[in-house]
Amino acid sequence: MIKLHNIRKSYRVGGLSVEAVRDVSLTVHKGEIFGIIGHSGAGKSTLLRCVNLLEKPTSGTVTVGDMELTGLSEGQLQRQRRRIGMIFQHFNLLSMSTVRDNIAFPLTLAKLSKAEINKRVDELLKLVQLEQHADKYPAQLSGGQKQRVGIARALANNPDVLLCDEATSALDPQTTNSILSLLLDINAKLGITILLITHEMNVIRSICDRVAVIDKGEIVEMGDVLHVFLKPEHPVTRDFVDQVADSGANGQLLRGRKGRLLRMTYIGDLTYEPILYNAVKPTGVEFAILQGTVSRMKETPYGQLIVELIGSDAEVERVIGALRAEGLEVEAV
Ligand SMILES: Nc1ncnc2c1ncn2[C@@H]1O[C@H](COP(=O)(O)OP(=O)(O)OP(=O)(O)O)[C@@H](O)[C@H]1O
Repeated sequence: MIKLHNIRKSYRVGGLSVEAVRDVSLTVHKGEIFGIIGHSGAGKSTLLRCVNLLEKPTSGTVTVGDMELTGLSEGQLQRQRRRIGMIFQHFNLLSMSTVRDNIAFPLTLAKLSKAEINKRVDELLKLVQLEQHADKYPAQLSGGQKQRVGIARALANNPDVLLCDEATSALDPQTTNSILSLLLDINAKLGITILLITHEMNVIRSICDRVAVIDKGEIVEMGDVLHVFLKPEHPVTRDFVDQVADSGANGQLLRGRKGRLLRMTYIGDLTYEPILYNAVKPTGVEFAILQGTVSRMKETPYGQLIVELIGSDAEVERVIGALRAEGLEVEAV
């Protein structure tokens, strides 16, 4: 649905060239929720804005659906942009217009009749659960409600793609979760492809299917969310994993332990089974859990524990064999 090929974007600042995006290629499949995560200044916004050509790439091509946007005239591009909705961190609503009029705005631009506009706006208000707030002005809404207006407006023209620019960064954790649920719901109901940028691992973990990690304008790691975050390779990816894995004290904690240190990874329903207990029970091995996460990535439960096994080599090997036989990944730390 979205294909970025060798995208570069540089800016000239005071006679110097700043390379915000360096040779990025990626493909987002139809119906997928794809996240791009990176620290501040990594080039996320610039890359996202290249997708609908709010920023013109210095070189490279952007294709959405079967249309290469980088090859279009300004008039053709205007029409194609209707297939791409966008939401923003600070909502970008028209402060002097009501919720209804904000949502109607892109429909008015598309020159729909008044009756068509009213019907569509009613549908959208229902979709984002703002029927009770249609006649309010943005200043009378909470942050979460403002973002719901942003989402309804972005979906007004039935786009194929929704671009989300740090859509939850200005919201508290509870409101963030309600907006993420709404995005999941929209993705499931409408089959819309979602490309989002964020600096929050929680956003990626909650709703994305695949993720790309961006650092200094380059993609440094990309793949299924489960795979990338359970086996992070790049230091920046590890930083983001640590945001939710609480492994800050890791190094200190693991130093000087006498037993064998192992990282065990569970994926799927195994996560909730007493596998570790069953594996050690027939042996004399004792264990201590030194660090652990048990959570979900989108719909999939997973767990990753660092454990110390204390016992004879033969018994410890027997436990490791039993864990692997149950389908766990076990590796030395
Ligand atoms: N219009 C511009 N003119 C000059 N430099 C820019 C412009 N926009 C972005 N940059 C530079 O490009 C780099 C990437 O910026 P960008 O805003 O894309 O990063 P980001 O990952 O979205 O960061 P943040 O999360 O802080 O918004 C930065 O070094 C930034 O200073």
